[in-house]
Amino acid sequence: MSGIFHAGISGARGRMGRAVDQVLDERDDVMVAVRFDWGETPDLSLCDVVIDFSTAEASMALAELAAERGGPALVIGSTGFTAEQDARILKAAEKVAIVRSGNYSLGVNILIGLVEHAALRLDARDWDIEVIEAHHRLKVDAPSGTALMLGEAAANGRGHDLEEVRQKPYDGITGEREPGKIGFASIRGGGIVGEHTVLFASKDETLTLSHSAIDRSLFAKGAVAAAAWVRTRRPGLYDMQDVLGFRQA
Ligand SMILES: NC(=O)C1=CN([C@@H]2O[C@H](COP(=O)(O)OP(=O)(O)OC[C@H]3O[C@@H](n4cnc5c(N)ncnc54)[C@H](OP(=O)(O)O)[C@@H]3O)[C@@H](O)[C@H]2O)C=CC1
Ligand SMILES: O=C(O)C1=N[C@H](C(=O)O)C[C@H](O)C1
Repeated sequence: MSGIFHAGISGARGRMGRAVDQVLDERDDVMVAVRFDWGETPDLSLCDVVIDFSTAEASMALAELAAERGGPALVIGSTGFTAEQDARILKAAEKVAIVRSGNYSLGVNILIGLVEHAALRLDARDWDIEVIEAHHRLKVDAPSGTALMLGEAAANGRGHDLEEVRQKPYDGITGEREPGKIGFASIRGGGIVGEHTVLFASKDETLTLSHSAIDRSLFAKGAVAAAAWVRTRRPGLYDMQDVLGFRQA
């Protein structure tokens, strides 16, 4: 396979689509073959890989279309998926290679490992876990995809799936906090690019692990690296831990 590849951009006119376009423009090993948004029908035969930051529903539809025609490979960055949409993407990945991550930054993908490690070490009977995230006022889903990945990492560290231990949002007369639950809090305002903190709190001390995104080109660079990686992979559902080589086969 030649070193040069052809990429499509889904959600091309959006904040992330434009950031991806700019990053691709700076590389000489990739050409943008198609750009598309809501209501447009792309010619996927022109692409080796499509980088998609759109909506959960659009990403799921794109994954099913790519699976039906046996390609192109996909890099999905959209967030806010339902459990049913998750399952349909997993099914599509039986036919096509897909990288999906709620966050394409290196820092967050390192943070995931740190959170899992801390959760494993800190006894759930003594240590409460809360995930706090802040984003710009235009974000439409909460908790963020990253917060959910961090919550999943914390749950995994304690030997659970997140859904077994996810705390319902606190509101009204909540009663005392239940040990072992993992809570989420979301803040929305102005132009905040993306802030994530995982708070471990015991009676005697707190431990906070945090990440701040300074510019969204960060996510675009990670997604383009994922595109270069996934275009030659077998069908399957991968994430940024695979792209970065953090998970051994
Ligand atoms: N994984 C990560 O690292 C990151 C993930 N994200 C996620 O990426 C997604 C997009 O974020 P952002 O760019 O800020 O959002 P924007 O709203 O700025 O952009 C979304 C774009 O998707 C387009 N779109 C909607 N439906 C379709 C469709 N069916 N096919 C193709 N395009 C479609 C919209 O077009 P139109 O305006 O015409 O409707 C719009 O151009 C969100 O889910 C966000 O949470 C964001 C940053 C980093
Ligand atoms: O919508 C955003 O902007 C972001 N979304 C992702 C998420 O939901 O975690 C990643 C990043 O924090 C920016």
